[in-house]
Amino acid sequence: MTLMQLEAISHAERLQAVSLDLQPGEVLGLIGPNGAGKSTLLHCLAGILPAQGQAWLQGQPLQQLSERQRARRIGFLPQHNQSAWALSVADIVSLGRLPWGDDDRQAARAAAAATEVEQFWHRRIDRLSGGEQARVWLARVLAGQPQLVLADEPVASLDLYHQQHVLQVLRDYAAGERGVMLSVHDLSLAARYCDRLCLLHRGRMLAFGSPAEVLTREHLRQAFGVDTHIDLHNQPPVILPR
Ligand SMILES: Nc1ncnc2c1ncn2[C@@H]1O[C@H](COP(=O)(O)OP(=O)(O)OP(=O)(O)O)[C@@H](O)[C@H]1O
Repeated sequence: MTLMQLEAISHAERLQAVSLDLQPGEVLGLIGPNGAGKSTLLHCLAGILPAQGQAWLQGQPLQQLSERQRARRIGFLPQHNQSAWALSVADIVSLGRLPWGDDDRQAARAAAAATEVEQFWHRRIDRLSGGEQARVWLARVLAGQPQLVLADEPVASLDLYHQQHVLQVLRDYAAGERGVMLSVHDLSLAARYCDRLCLLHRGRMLAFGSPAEVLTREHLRQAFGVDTHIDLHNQPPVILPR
């Protein structure tokens, strides 16, 4: 069964009639220039922004889910995270269990291990580097074991090793019945780690399909206004402005 189906999702002027599907086991990448609507779409699906249109999670209309059900089934990683209090990494990751009302230490520890933040378990979040903090916030989402992870630029602040590592963690997380929808600016990483891509431009979907279908010179010229060199047969794939 389709994990998530979107039909004509719109938000004011910022997002216009986006329709797509996400299959179980799939990592779907949202790409597009600054201001294209990637975060807006993720916020609509996470229930943070109101949206017109229809969205279904495993055939069930999203608006029929209670807040708790939604929080259990959809995990959202915002682009910017900040704790108002000086919480420890253990506290933050454990907060991921909030929708379940339990204190499943094993789930929290496993998420921390996957994102390689276990070593910081007793440290204060505000005393970690930006990239370390970003991985802690991802661990918090994974600790909730949602069916669908929505991640807004999960690798934006990460070093070369952790970009690859976190995308592989999300790939592994999606395996089976789960799915991941993430926004990403690095098109080579998008081509390498995403099964399908949705290219947004000025709030509209310009292309949707496999990396080979979406990452064409014409699409990228239209969206980004630059000419690109594309080699998707190379391992890893190469997409560079000319
Ligand atoms: N709070 C807001 N109120 C009004 N307009 C907003 C708000 N936040 C973003 N926008 C506008 O909505 C449009 C889409 O923004 P969005 O953040 O979804 O883009 P994005 O694709 O995620 O961009 P980026 O790659 O820069 O993160 C932009 O034109 C932006 O200026």
